[in-house]
Amino acid sequence: MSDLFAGLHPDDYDRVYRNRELIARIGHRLRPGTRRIALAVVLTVGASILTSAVPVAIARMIDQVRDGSHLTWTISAFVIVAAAAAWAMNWGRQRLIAWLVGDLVLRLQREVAEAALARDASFHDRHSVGKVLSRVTGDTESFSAVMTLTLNFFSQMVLVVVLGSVVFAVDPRLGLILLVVTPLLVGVALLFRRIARVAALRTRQVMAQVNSTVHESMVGILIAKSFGREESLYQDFRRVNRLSYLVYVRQGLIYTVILPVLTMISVLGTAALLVGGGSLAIDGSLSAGDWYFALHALGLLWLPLTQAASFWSLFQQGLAASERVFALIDSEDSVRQTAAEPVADLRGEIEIRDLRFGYGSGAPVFDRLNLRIAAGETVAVVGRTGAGKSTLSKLVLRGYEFQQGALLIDGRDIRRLDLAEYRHRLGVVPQLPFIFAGTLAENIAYARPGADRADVQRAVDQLGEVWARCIPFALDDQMASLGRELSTGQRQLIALARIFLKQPAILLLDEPTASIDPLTEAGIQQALTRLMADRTVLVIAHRLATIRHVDRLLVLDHGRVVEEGDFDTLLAAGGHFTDLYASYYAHQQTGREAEQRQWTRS
Ligand SMILES: Nc1ncnc2c1ncn2[C@@H]1O[C@H](COP(=O)(O)OP(=O)(O)OP(=O)(O)O)[C@@H](O)[C@H]1O
Repeated sequence: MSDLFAGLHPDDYDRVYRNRELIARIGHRLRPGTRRIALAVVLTVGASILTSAVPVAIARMIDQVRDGSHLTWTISAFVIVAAAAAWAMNWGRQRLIAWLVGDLVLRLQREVAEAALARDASFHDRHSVGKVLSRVTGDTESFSAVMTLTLNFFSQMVLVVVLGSVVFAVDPRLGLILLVVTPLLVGVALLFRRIARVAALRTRQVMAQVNSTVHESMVGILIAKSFGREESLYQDFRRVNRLSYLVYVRQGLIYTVILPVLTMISVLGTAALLVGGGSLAIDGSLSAGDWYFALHALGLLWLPLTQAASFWSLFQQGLAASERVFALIDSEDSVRQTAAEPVADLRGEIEIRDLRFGYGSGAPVFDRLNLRIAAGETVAVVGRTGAGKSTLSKLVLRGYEFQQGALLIDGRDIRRLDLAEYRHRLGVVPQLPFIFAGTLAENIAYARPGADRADVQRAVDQLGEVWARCIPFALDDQMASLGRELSTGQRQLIALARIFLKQPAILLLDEPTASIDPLTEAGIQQALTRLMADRTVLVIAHRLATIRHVDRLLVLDHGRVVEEGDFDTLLAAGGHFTDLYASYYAHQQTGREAEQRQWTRS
């Protein structure tokens, strides 16, 4: 891999948290909203009392009417006012919960995004882009949904407790009937919850299959077309699509059964109350109003009680989402700076002494690597694939921590430098430079915050005639995200313009392996020669033109410098470089010569 920032492997976060720890951390983040929480609790209790008071008042009215007394307007007015006040309190509570959860999620998303941006390259090796994205958005969103559900659940439980107590206070016998119905309702809801969870899991698995089939088909569509394999892609898709249809239908059927069955149980509960309460009313030990009240209370308790069944597993899911978010926030960089010494100016000398480095627990890429690049020197690193060229660049960029030895910049331990200031003095041109959605000028100015239009224009001017010839865009033209409409050569030119603007002390350059047309290559080479003039340059060289013009070549093999010197001396030495030249660079000469002739003719 020659891309300086490549190497993203899926892996899981390694921290496991106890529920208590997670709840404490969530609680800590809710602390700024303590007053809102207190207000929400007051509103919840108030709304529950008023909600319970309404059927009690109606029960009293029924009894009064039955006793032959006149309609009590005071009670009617109370019922209306209490119902309106309960509604207003519930509305206020929901608003407060929305505020609380919104603030919490905003804070978590900020923390998790900052953590992901701050982590070094080894972190991004272990955690794929998709995974980080799902931590920042998906997990925080599902956490927010569960938080809302949890807070609403607690409010409903307050209602259950208040209303249940009122039922017991009105008549303990009614309370006992409710106590018998409740476990039945919760038990059946729990059973359905289990069945529904299995169905939902199967649906998610099949949907993942559909997504990966579509993703794979689209990514490989050109290859499939070139081999005439579209039919097999259609077949694959039809198969998983049919499977997804079946699991969706099954899930739908299960869901359609749940509600009627739960309603059925509540109807049974109502029937028990009708019969039990009715006989008590007939023998005169229960008033008609209280009988009505018990029936109404069951109606109010039905929904919270069925929801109680699913609460715990949903709450666990929310905790699991928060665990993944906290694991990212808490993850540690492997790069450890021991100080933050200022890096005002850099001469650009790089020295590596007895350095040992390996990715993760794998075999070391470098074992006792020694090399020195003088300030202002241009050094090309060459070697077969996997020799360690990109890794060397990544270490100078301080993307990874090395295990032994020393890396000195201007004679200073790289671990003691202020990393942000140090990197500010580096310029990186990867093989396929990154282009952001924005104007061309914004893309160039990205290299130096605060650069104005004149600075950008000056940087572009320094690239000379090759810019005008190869970049068919004005500085104000919009670039598509990832530079989709740009060729590799054009992206490299934009990256070089960034370097002209930034004027770094050390330039890390990874040349593209894909060939660029000879005229562009010549133009880029001229620009590079100007760029290389007054700074240290470490170039992973794939072009013959580059290795011919640099001050020194470092030949890497299996993580060791096996030869070094200038092009002619190394070529004549008949060693590793001569073999490399014959197998890799020599064909560029013949190929290029033929292309040059063609270009000259046209
Ligand atoms: N992110 C990574 N995680 C684990 N191993 C890696 C990673 N990047 C590179 N390696 C391994 O380190 C070794 C050196 O890789 P490196 O990319 O430095 O080679 P290179 O000389 O730049 O090769 P190429 O010319 O093919 O780009 C290889 O064995 C490679 O498999």
